[in-house]
Amino acid sequence: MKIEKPKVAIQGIRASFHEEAAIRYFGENIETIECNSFKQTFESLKKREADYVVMAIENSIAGSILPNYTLLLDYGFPVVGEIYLPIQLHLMALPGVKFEDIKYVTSHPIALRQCVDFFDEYPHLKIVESSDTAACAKRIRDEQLTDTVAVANALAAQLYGLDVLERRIESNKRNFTRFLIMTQHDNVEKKPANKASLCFQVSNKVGALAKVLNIFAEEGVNMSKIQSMPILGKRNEYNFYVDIEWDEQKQYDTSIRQILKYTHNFNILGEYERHDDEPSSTPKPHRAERSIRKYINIRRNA
Ligand SMILES: O=C(O)C(=O)Cc1ccccc1
Repeated sequence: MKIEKPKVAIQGIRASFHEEAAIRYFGENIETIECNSFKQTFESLKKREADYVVMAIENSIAGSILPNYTLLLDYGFPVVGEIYLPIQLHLMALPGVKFEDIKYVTSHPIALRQCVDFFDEYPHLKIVESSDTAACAKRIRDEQLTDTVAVANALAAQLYGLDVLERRIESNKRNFTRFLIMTQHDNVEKKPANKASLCFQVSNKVGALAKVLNIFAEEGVNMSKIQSMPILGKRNEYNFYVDIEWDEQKQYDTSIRQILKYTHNFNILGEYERHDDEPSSTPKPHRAERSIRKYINIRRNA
């Protein structure tokens, strides 16, 4: 079932990186449902207020966002897609504010961590962490703060009417965040998949995990990620979250049949098409970029 204008739940507000990811995945014709927490995004999917959830799962600097793995397992909504977003960060302030006027820098902790080299040069600036980059930009606009800058994306500067004082202040120009897209079971479109996210346990015995990984290797299935999470209250027991990719469906089917024999609590969190775009730091005059601009205009005029 193709939804004309999907309702997409994100943690954070419009123009956050989560919304940027949603626009890049779905295009500009979406309705964003702003939520205060990742759990709330899943709740909104459960209540069918949202058609999809877009949720960050890992970041090239901060690593895996572990609590989000637990949400995937607890709610059991299928992962139907992924998107890698290059995180390009700008320093923004109210129009007229000069760099010399600034005392405070506000942003999401991940965004701030990505700009350490820039801020090392200005030790007098006080760093204030917040729940989302766009909310920082909005607060500067709403409260007319003249001593504060936000670190956020170009979308936030445009939507909240801030001027960019310094572009691309991220330390690593090739940093990216990977987002997953979840939906309700009955919304799943049957598209050919070449990637899957799995979760399973193995017994605490010599070679138990190696056996599973060897099956993937023997079938020519590539493991692109492995993450372990302790199981609450059970010493030395872990859930393994594994992402795998394949060329031929048969390779996947055979390896799943095999590994079922060597795992327990086996779950397929989702089967989907892998996002192949090389995460690039060079801003191309990109179709998504144009759609973001168009989208801002639509929203402003709405
Ligand atoms: O704060 C935001 O805009 C978010 O969506 C969270 C986030 C922050 C930095 C990198 C990726 C996601």
